[in-house]
This record gives sequence, structure tokens and C-alpha cells, in this order.
Amino acid sequence: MADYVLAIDQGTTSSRAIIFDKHGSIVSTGQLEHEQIFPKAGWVEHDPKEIWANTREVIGQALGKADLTRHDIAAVGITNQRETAVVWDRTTGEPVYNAIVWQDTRTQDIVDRLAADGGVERFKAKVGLPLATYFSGTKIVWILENVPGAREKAEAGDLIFGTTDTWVLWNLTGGVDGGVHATDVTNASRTLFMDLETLQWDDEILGIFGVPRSMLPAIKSSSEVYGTVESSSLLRETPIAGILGDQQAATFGQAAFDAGEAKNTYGTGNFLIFNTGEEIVHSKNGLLTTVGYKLGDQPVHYALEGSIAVTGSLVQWLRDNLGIISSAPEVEELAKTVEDNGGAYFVPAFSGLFAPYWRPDARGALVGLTRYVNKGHIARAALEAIAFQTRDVVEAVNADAGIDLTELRVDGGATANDTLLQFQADILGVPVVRPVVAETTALGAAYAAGLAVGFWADLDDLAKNWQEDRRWEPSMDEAEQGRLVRNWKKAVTKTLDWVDEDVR
Ligand SMILES: Nc1ncnc2c1ncn2[C@@H]1O[C@H](COP(=O)(O)OP(=O)(O)O)[C@@H](O)[C@H]1O
Ligand SMILES: O=P(O)(O)OC[C@H](O)CO
Repeated sequence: MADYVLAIDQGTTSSRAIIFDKHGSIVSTGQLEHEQIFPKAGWVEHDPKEIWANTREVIGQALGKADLTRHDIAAVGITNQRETAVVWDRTTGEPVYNAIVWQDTRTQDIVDRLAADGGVERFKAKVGLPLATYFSGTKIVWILENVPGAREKAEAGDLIFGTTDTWVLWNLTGGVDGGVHATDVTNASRTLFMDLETLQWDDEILGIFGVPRSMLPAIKSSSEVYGTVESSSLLRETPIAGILGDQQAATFGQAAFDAGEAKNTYGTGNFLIFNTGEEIVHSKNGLLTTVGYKLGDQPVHYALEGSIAVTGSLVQWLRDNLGIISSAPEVEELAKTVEDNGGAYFVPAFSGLFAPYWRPDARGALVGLTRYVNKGHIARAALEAIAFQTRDVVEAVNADAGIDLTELRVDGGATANDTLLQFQADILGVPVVRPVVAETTALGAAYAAGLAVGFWADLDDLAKNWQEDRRWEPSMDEAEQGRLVRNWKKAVTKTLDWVDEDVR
């Protein structure tokens, strides 16, 4: 009897396989980090072959730890870091270049070129996104323009593109031997190429970018059988039945199925997603319009999104680049050695500023420094930066939706940090709530896969699994909150206009 669903979470820092039971509880986990490759300032790459090898291995780890075989697994779901672009040769299975990661800013010149006619909002009405280095589109163009022979091979139909869900799906289903080249609507909505109304690739935009349509995967729903696992795998013949970009998966895993529901994930970056139901809402306040989910033939759900590039990765930076902590959780101990930020504000605009500012010309700044400031204050300022950036996107959601969010559902690696979440509640002025299963990303992909094969009956069946673990109530007085927020906004202004002809 297949009593479990296995989710693959191909994230920015690691790949995981997590096995869930019917209650949405974790049965076992496999996890491997992959190398972060920084060839130049602003460039971020991953090795797609390493990601695929790790994916296979973590599947084995998860099955082995729980002493399960493929016969116990009803379906496989895939969730993934979004936008990160892989281009490979369909005849050999070899990537022609490393994966260009969502944080990578090398394509700013391509963005500027495309924006010369119509500005960065040129395609926004159709695709929901501004022109920015963040999305897959300009990354594909960069590969076609910079990898010798790539354009010719692409024109000949030999090169194909995928985000990492597609790369994993293609390999899991046989690769060069009939691998399925497909993605889901949520991932497709992050390329700059998908029309939000029709849910199809837009030929006019593809023409303007110069990307052959033959490179692109088929766009499927988030919950249907895409194919079965190939015969040499531990999971052979198991259906792969769910795909959701990781932030949409976390929203689904948080059971935020209906319009007006939201979640905020604290990982490498932070991503707040607000479900707008079947309505496409165009933001006036710097949010993205994106697909939330689509189950088989049922109507699509859209969402507004506040994407913040640098949050947990700022903690990694304190660890790896400054060496003032030796592990991510230590940031909390260090921050607790001081009462407050000591006047220091850290704006981590390492990839420019994403939502709600969208300022590629910004670069990071640590301001308000005096001789009084010590490493405890810097750790504190880093945690506060995560919460201030979240407040900025919550303000935008409230303004766009004409509501006041009354609480914030949270998940992700950094929600283990109590100091951060208390400050988040204080600076938002609303409670912050964390569920028992904080691995909501993998859970969402498991749900999508399980629904497609009848492992779970319907959304009500899933909603029953959501359970509150902990709640942080706001306790800061309003005057203090106002003072801190004003200082934060002042700090943000200090990062703008930094990139110019002297700074690339
Ligand atoms: N206790 C902590 N306090 C603050 N940040 C943390 C803590 N634990 C982990 N992190 C950060 O959370 C991120 C990992 O979260 P995770 O959800 O696994 O991310 P991703 O899915 O983006 O790989 C890392 O960037 C790490 O620095
Ligand atoms: O892998 P994560 O959790 O950092 O998520 C990355 C996002 O999908 C980027 O848009």
C-alpha cells in the first residue's frame, strides 16, 4: 500500500527529499547542499549536474532512513528555486553553461537594452513582471549570446531551457531517453514569457527577446501526472504528479488556498505571497503579479508577490564573509548580546533592491555607524533588516488589496529565530504565526502530487492538516515602531543611485 508522498525541494542552497504521510507529517528527510559559484561580483551560478546528482542521492537518503521502497510512494512532487535558468542539449543531456541563479545580476545590460523601448514595465500588463535580471528571460538571452555555438544549436532545436523543476523532471523521466520537457504554470509565470490570461508562451515577447519557442517546456497545471520515473531509479514507475515554484508551494503548504490569504517565507530571500483568487491584480506598489496555483482543469489562482532578494543570505554573509558567527543560528545569540541596534541599520541591497523598490542601482549599506557599534549590533541590524524589508512588502500588499493583514503566517529556515519573529511582530504591529510543519514548501509540492493521484481527496482534506505551532504577539509601542521604521526608510535612501558608470 502506498501510504506516503515524496517531495523533492530543489532550493537555492540545497536539495531535499521529504517523505510525508497522509496527515502531512514528515516521515523522513534527505538533504545535500550544493556549491554556490560566484565567478564575478554579481554573478551567481550552480552546477546543474551537481544538482541532479544530489537530487538522486537525497531521494535514496529519504527512502533509506524510513526503510521505504517505491511501492510505499504514491506520487512524487517537485518544488524548486524559481527563475534559475538551465539550458542543455537535448541530444546529450549536457548543460551548455552553469545554471544562472535568480540572484545573478549579470544581465542588467540586456534588461536596459530591452527597456530602452517602453521602460521596465514594457511587458508588465501581460506577464505581471517588470523587466529585471531576477527573471529567467534575460538569463536565457545571456546564454544564447555568450556561449559559443549556443544560438545556432538553439535555432536547430537541440537546446532546451528549464527552471530546475524542469531539469529534475526531464532527468527523472529518462533524460535523453524520452525525458518529459515540461514545467507548471507557476514556474512559467516567472520567465517574462507567459501571458497571465492565456497561460501560454507569448510569441511576440519571445520574438523580441530572440528566444526560439522550441527551447521552452510545455506549460502544465501544478497538479497532474507529467510522467513516471525512469527504470533505473529507486522510484521507477512512480508518477510525478505535482510541480509548484517553491514560494507558491509554501503558500499551498500553508493551506492559503483562498483569495485574501497570505504567507511569508524566510529562506535565502523572503517571499510574501498574497492569494488574489481568480482575479489578476496589477500592483501599484511594486509587487509582482504571478500564478498562485492551478489544479488540473480547475480555474487558475493568481497572487501578488513581494520578493526580497537578501534575508537569510545576509546571515550567511555574516558567517562566510565576515566570520562573526560560525553558523546561521548563532546570529541570534550574537544579536542578544545587545539591547538594540545601537543606531546601526543594514540595507542588504547586494543584488540591488527587489520589492517594493525595484532599484538595480542600489548596493548594500551599513549606516548609522559610530564607535559604539559592535558585532552584536551588526547581527541585530541584520535580523532587523529582514523584518523591515518584510514590513515594506506588507505595506504594499495592504495598499494594493485595500486591506490590513491581521496576522502573518510564516515559514522557512530563518523562522527558527525567535528574536527575529518577535521583532517582526513588533515592527508589523500584527501577530506572526508559525505552523507545526515549517517545511511548507515541500509539503505544498507533496499536496499537489497527492491530489492528482487521489492520495488526498480535496483541499478540505489538506486544510485539516494545518496546525499552529507558535504565535508572536506585537509588544512594541507605536512611537518606537514609528521611529525605527522612519530610520529604516532613511537608510534605504542611502543605498540608491550607487551603481553608475564608475561602479558596475
Ligand atoms: N536561526 C536562524 N536565524 C536566522 N537565519 C537563519 C537561521 N537558520 C537558518 N537561517 C537562514 O535561513 C536560510 C535557510 O533557510 P531555507 O528555508 O532552508 O532556505 P532555502 O530554501 O532558500 O535554501 C539560510 O539563508 C540561513 O542563513
Ligand atoms: O530557494 P529559495 O527558498 O531561496 O527560493 C528562491 C525563490 O524561488 C526565488 O524566486
